[in-house]
Amino acid sequence: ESDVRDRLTLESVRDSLIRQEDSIVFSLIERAKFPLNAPTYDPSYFLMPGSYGSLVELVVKQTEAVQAKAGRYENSEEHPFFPDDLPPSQVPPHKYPRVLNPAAVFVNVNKKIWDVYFNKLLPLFVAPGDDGIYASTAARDLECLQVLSRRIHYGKLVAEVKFRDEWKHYEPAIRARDKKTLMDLLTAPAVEKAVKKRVTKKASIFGQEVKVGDDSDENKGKYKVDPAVVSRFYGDWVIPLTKDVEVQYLLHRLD
Ligand SMILES: O=C(O)C(=O)C[C@]1(C(=O)O)C=C[C@@H](O)C=C1
Repeated sequence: ESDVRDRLTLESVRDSLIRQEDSIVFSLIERAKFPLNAPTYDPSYFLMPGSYGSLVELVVKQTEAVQAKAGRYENSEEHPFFPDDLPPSQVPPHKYPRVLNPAAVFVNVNKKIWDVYFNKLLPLFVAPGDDGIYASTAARDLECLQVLSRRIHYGKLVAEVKFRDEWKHYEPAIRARDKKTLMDLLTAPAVEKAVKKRVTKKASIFGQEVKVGDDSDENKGKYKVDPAVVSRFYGDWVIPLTKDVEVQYLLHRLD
């Protein structure tokens, strides 16, 4: 345990955030293989008995139920979108290192992530249209949601490291419930700028058509997911939500 605590540095958590960018960009590219496929999100398309709502809700709820049984949510880095009525883990407990304050489990912004992903992001990066392949579409959505949720809730770890490094500054603000000061303390504008630049670059590199034996420039500038959309999504949602998580976590840090 002490080992993990010691290895936790601002550099190591930032490295993890950088690595997670790859997963996020790739998941968006995978989802963008399919058009919007609106029936996936339409409860009236999916008319099975039971109260699942849309097809995507069925896929997410049932997958989370299976993964809960397999122990996924015993790990404090994982957050379910539908935490109510999840079955208990059925595997022997794994001794995850206790790094976060236990009050952290109650910080969960997945409702917001769900809303932003489906209502703000999706229409911007997938083509309009309907190819009928809804089950695969929902599976790709789940993948996107899970990697985004993981990244955004990683804010808890980021905040924990920052608190340990600078508790003298954070403690008074936490006791005063001063969200504005906490937000100012944890904000690093140069880092945010670098994150946005890097995801733009990743989206253009990962999303290029790679051809062998064709030197034409025909595909230049054609990307599977618009790099500008990814960058804006990070700037407008991913980073702000991560910061929300950081503030919420810090407010509970002394509980
Ligand atoms: O790297 C940090 O220090 C973070 O807190 C993460 C993050 C981000 O979401 O990428 C959020 C806030 C900071 O202003 C910079 C970057």
